[in-house]
Amino acid sequence: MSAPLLEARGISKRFGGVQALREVSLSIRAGEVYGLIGPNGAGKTSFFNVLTGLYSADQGEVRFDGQPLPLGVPHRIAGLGIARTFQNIRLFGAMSALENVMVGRHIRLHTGVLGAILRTPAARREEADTEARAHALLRYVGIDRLANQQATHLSYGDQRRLEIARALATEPRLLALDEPAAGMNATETAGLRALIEKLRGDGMTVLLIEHDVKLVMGLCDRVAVLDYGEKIAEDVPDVVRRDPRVIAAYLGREAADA
Ligand SMILES: Nc1ncnc2c1ncn2[C@@H]1O[C@H](COP(=O)(O)OP(=O)(O)OP(=O)(O)O)[C@@H](O)[C@H]1O
Repeated sequence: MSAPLLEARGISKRFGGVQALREVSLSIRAGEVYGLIGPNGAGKTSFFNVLTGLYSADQGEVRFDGQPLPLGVPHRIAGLGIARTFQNIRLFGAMSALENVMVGRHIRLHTGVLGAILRTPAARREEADTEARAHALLRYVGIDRLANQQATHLSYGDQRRLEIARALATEPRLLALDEPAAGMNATETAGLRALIEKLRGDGMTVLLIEHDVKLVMGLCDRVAVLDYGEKIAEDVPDVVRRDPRVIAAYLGREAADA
């Protein structure tokens, strides 16, 4: 069993009168695909937002590769190696697919703004390298043929792939996907599953929030279930889908038999 890459301990978060997270602890092992599911309003996105730095936590801590994460400071968390996609696709619509990925890459550049303005040889080399890497990432997610298309002109499924390519451009060690299959048709969902399996095959650790229970149960190594901000289960899919608390809170009998 591999060591945890990410360990959250006792994370609590309140919004006014709503306790969105109640002492949630979980650990994600290096190289696994970890699913986070639960009914609407269970706290999945809040937890995601804490992990990726958008929210600070009222209580608790998260360790990433043994180091405490600076919760509430998204750019530092990205720099430490956690990248995310959003429930509502957030691409730079007017830019090409290639440019969207190149923007993601900028977090890892060294020559800085001045080098770019002065067009120093080092900055030019870095830019050429960035472009080559962006093409490689587009190829990896299967949309390099669309590199020069404006992001908004891509199909929904391809926009999701582009978001993943942009997140990968930051060279993450943990890729957090917030409902990547939302709004996808069956073919697109099958393609997404194949892409996540390829990522796992290449050693990426993936955290997946998803409403498509079939996708989660078929794909994830382990699954945690949130309900009213509390973690009510965490195990391999076969155990989680038979857990009476999970069935009562979320899955219902139908999904338990899926
Ligand atoms: N920024 C916020 N301000 C106020 N309340 C919030 C905020 N974010 C989340 N909440 C509340 O916290 C609770 C948990 O919401 P959250 O979005 O984390 O759940 P979720 O499991 O992701 O739901 P969904 O599946 O619908 O996306 C909800 O009651 C929600 O209204």
